[in-house]
Amino acid sequence: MTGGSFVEVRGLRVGYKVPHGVVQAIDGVDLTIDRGEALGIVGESGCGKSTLGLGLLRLLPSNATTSVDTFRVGDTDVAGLSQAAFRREVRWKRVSMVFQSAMNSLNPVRRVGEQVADAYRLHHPQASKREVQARVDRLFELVDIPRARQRNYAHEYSGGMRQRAVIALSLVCDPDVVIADEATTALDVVVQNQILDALADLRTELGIALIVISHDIGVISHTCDRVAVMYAGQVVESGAVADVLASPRHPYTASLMAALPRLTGPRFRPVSLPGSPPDLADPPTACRFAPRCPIAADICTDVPPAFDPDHRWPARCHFAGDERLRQLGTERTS
Ligand SMILES: Nc1ncnc2c1ncn2[C@@H]1O[C@H](COP(=O)(O)OP(=O)(O)OP(=O)(O)O)[C@@H](O)[C@H]1O
Repeated sequence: MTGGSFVEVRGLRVGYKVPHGVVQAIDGVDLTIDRGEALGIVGESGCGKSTLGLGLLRLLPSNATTSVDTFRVGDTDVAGLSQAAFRREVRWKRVSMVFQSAMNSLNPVRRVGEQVADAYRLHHPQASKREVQARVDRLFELVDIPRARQRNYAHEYSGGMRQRAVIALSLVCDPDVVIADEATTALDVVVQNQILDALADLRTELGIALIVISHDIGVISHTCDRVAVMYAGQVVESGAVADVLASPRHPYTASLMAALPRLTGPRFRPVSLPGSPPDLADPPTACRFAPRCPIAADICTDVPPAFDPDHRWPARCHFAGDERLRQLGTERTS
C-alpha cells in the first residue's frame, strides 16, 4: 500500500457500551484506497463490518465511542472535524453509503425522481429547477434507469431497480467515497451481478473509491481489486483479491474459502468453520482466532501476532502462509 493513497484510515476503533462492559467492535483498523479502486471488507456476522462503515460516516448509535488516528480523503483531514462540520462537509458530499434495504431508504409515497431531486435540493438550496432536473436526469442515466421511470413510486420498481435508485441517491452530491454495505444481499444472483457491475462501472467512470462490505466472498471477488478480511474487530489479512482468494495466508481466510461450495473443478465437501467468534467485550489477548484455528500452537495463545498494514499482503498470524493452509477444504467428494 502507498502512503499517498486517496483515502487513508489509520487506527479506527469503535466501542459499544453495554451492561457488562465495552464491546470493542473495531479494534485498530487501517485502510487505504485509491481513486477508482474498490476495496472489499469481508468476514462472518458480528466481525464488525457494518460498524466499520457506519463509524466512518459517524452514524453510530449513542452508546458507541469512536476514535481514529487518521481519516483523510484527498487532501482533507476529516478526522479532526466537529460533528457539525462533518455532517455539513463530509457526509454524503465526500463519503456516502448504500444500505442493504432499498425500501427503507426510499419514501413509499413520493415519486422516485422527486426523492432524488429533494436530496439534491437539500444540499444545493440555490440550484434552479432546471439544474435540479439536469442532475436528476444524469443520476438516472448513470444507474441506467429510463428517464420515464422517474415518475414511478418505489413499489412500482423491481428490487434491482430500487437498489439502483438508492445508488443514485448516494451519488447525489458527487461523493469521493461510496460505502456499499451488503448492498446486493437481498437480491437474486442475476440482479445482484447487474448491480455489482453497475457499481464497478460507476467507480471507474466517476473515479470513486468504493468500499464493498459483504459476508459473501463471491460478491467481493466480483467487484473488488483488494480485500480486507475481518475477524473479531480486526483486519487479519489484506491484499489483492486474486492473491488472497487463490492462496490465503491467514487460517481464517482459508477457512472462509473452505466453507464455500465450488461449482467448477474437482468436487470438495465445503468445510464449515467450527465454533463462533469471541466475545468482543473480552477477546483472547493474543491471537483472536486461536480458539478456532486448525493450526494453532502455544505461541498463538501467548503472543499477539504482528500486522503491518503497509505490507503488500499482510496476515495477522504467526504461521502466515503455512503449507498446512493448503490442506484446508481438500476433502474431496469425488
Ligand atoms: N448498538 C450496539 N450496541 C452494542 N453492541 C453492538 C451494537 N451494534 C453492534 N454491536 C456489536 O458489535 C459487534 C460488531 O457488529 P457489526 O454489526 O458491526 O458486525 P457485522 O460484521 O456487520 O455483522 P452482520 O453481518 O451480522 O451485520 C457485534 O459483536 C455486535 O453484537
